Amino acid sequence: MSTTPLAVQQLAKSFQQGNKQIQVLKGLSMHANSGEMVAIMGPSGSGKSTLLHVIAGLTPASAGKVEIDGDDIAGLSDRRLTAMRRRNIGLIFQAFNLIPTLNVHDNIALPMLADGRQARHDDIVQLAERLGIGDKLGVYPNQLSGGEQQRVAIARALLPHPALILADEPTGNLDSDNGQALCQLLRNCCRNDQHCIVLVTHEPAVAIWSDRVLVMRDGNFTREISVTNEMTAMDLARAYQEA
Ligand SMILES: Nc1ncnc2c1ncn2[C@@H]1O[C@H](COP(=O)(O)OP(=O)(O)OP(=O)(O)O)[C@@H](O)[C@H]1O
Repeated sequence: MSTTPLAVQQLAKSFQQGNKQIQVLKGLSMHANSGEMVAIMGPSGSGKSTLLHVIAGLTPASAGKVEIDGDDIAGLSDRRLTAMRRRNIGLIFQAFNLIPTLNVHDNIALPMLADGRQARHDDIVQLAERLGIGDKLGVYPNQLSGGEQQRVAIARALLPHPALILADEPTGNLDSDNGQALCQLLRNCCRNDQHCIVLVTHEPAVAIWSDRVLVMRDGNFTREISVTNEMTAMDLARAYQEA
């Protein structure tokens, strides 16, 4: 049965810039179901990363509501919010935030250990192999390329099997072949393990792997595009341009 790990209602977010208040998110609503991959596309500065940060509880909303697995995150104390994030959300963000003094294996295991859970060595090896970093488990982040660091961050997010995965430009440091392989992996995670994935991307070749695309302009969603099996990345790029 499909559930709704993410529901966002009338979400607004403003920032103070000098003596000016700028409204970045302007009352938007969305939801995402388990087993579903939703892409968010929009011009630079339209508020995509801000939306992911508010959903993850890394910055508070100015108005509106974010529900993760039915819980309104505004009602959680900092401690419960951190615990909820560790348990329910996998973050794949542009800053990888790997711990330089831990090797790749231990970086991948860290969120589970921090949540008081066991991280099984075999699961880590299997996931690292699927991501093409199986031979890197013993090395340290500063010995890795940007693309390899990104894959470590992705393994770290996937290992605990969170209900919701938030990904900001997850293929940003990968070449096109590795980017497509990662999209396939994320999509398989959705389908096989019923993860719900919300990803931000500029690339139609990435968004085409999703079930639907929400087009964001100036702090709100202006259109939803359903991705069909027949659709190509070029079709999607055209639909996006017309949105
Ligand atoms: N902490 C902050 N303080 C002030 N303004 C901010 C802050 N974070 C984001 N903004 C502003 O919010 C707007 C939206 O930024 P955001 O990073 O969400 O856009 P984006 O759509 O993800 O852009 P890009 O595609 O370039 O990553 C920008 O004008 C940015 O300057």
